[in-house]
Amino acid sequence: MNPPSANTAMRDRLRIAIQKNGRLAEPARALLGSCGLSWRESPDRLFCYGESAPIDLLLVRDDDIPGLIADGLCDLGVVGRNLLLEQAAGREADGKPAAFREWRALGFGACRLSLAVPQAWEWQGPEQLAGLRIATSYPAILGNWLREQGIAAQSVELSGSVEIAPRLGQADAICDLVSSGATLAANQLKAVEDILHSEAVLAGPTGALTPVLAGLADMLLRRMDGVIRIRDSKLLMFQAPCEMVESLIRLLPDAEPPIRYPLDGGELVALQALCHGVVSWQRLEELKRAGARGLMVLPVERMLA
Ligand SMILES: Nc1ncnc2c1ncn2[C@@H]1O[C@H](COP(=O)(O)OP(=O)(O)OP(=O)(O)O)[C@@H](O)[C@H]1O
Ligand SMILES: O=P(O)(O)OC[C@H]1O[C@H](OP(=O)(O)OP(=O)(O)O)[C@H](O)[C@@H]1O
Ligand SMILES: [Mg+2]
Repeated sequence: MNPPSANTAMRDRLRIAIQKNGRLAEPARALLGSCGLSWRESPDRLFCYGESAPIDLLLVRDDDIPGLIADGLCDLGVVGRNLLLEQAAGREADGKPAAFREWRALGFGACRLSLAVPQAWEWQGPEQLAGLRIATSYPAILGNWLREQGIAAQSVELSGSVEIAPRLGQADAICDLVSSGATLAANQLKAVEDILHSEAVLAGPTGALTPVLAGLADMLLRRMDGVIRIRDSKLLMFQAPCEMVESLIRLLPDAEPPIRYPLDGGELVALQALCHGVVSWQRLEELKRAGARGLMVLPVERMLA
């Protein structure tokens, strides 16, 4: 593993870069906040000083986050996988060494990087793109994909409003982020190939952090794993006659093995199960029909395995 960069080696406080504004700004802060971090800050500042732990925030444009990690000016960052892979592919094409990588998928900011063509086209496959112009903000990922498909097409790099390019006659097709599909539909385009499934990720260096920073990063990752693991989880508590317990547990395939407490001289059991799926009214009614009583669904705030 590469040694820590000179910039990193000078610091004893972990530094995390997140978007100042934009789609990932709020969820990134909320996630770090639920890991017990707090900062002395005002939302419009560029630097937030960690109060509850020596972990500071840099508030920046997302495009700058991978480079800040590469230069050791920050240690971790929250950024879309799309952007991280684009910049990694760009560095590779320029012959630069890999300097950052995905450390964790964070489960928000989901979108796809898709190839889209005018709705009127009859799509027959990627070979149809040969010799055409494709507008994109992701030229490196698109270039790699075209090479894999063995297709020679020209990419037209745009930094935004990519969907309008075919209407302007600037390109024949586009390669851009799609979530609901509303922007494509509004521009009479349709997605025909998904090149990448993206979500927000925690990015970090490919090389080592110093022992002090690595200790802080480990603590943060442990907490983050706990938060992510239980984000949609609920604690389900109920009672049941002993002979019905096994069939009830079969109705909870998304639950951790339940904790059981004997009640009433052993005829009844109290169960406590951490469910990772949605615990709907319908599921509760099904459990009740199968013999469960006193069903309770509780929120789970924290978990440390
Ligand atoms: N429509 C979408 N739905 C869900 N996630 C999206 C969507 N568009 C983008 N994203 C994700 O959110 C990330 C940030 O998007 P945003 O539009 O805030 O970026 P930006 O305009 O480049 O921001 P900045 O001002 O920081 O440069 C994208 O890189 C992508 O991972
Ligand atoms: O499928 P949809 O839900 O319509 O989302 C897709 C749009 O969202 C993003 O743009 P954004 O709204 O961030 O504007 P931008 O062009 O400034 O990036 C992306 O670049 C698409 O244009
Ligand atoms: Mg940006």
